[in-house]
Amino acid sequence: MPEFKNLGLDGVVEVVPDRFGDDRGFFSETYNARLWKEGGIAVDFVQDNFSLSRDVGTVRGLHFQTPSHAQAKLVRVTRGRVFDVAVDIRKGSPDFGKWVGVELSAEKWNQLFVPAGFAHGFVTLEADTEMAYKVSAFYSKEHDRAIRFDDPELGIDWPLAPGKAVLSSKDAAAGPLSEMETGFVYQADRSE
Ligand SMILES: Cc1cn([C@H]2C[C@H](O)[C@@H](COP(=O)(O)OP(=O)(O)O[C@H]3O[C@H](C)C(=O)[C@H](O)[C@H]3O)O2)c(=O)[nH]c1=O
Repeated sequence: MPEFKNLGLDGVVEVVPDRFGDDRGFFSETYNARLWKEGGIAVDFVQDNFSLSRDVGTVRGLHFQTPSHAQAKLVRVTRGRVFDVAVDIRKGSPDFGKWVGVELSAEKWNQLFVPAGFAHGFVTLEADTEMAYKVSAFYSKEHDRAIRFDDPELGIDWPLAPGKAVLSSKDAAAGPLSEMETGFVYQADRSE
């Protein structure tokens, strides 16, 4: 049975799937709808994504899609290592603007579940890091948003030397959360 660990920010869960090793290597179910639902990850995923980041210090994020196309994400590293971050961006949430970070790596074989209503991003800790992840809504360029990763009001403690982030032009131009209407509103019963 996979291990599910609540990271202390409403619904953000670290998952460690089982690995079955033998002389050839190992086998792992990296997603199983029944088991992951038993672990509290009760969303249906519709799209698989993959990204390769060549340089250490590559930052992708903080991203989210606005509510009509909100995405929950199940992210994992198939090669290399990242510091992965989820930020609560639900207006009215007692944890609004709070973040949690966890190291994901091929070696640890761990995953992070990021619910809808949270922004997501990571910084790579090794060269040629691969990220494979599932999302619960299709990509929509029109609903895709970015919050600057080093937003001083979020105060995310990135393991990254100042000025060393490798960023897309979109992420380099991103503004702070305070200047953004994310559209997400906190619901105490997390019915969404
Ligand atoms: C996300 C996405 C992108 N694209 C296209 C759009 C661009 O032409 C190209 C690169 O997109 P972007 O620079 O947004 O990719 P990332 O910076 O890796 O964005 C992702 O990184 C952070 C960590 C996330 O959590 C999201 O999954 C996602 O926003 O792929 C698609 O065709 N489909 C998609 O689902």
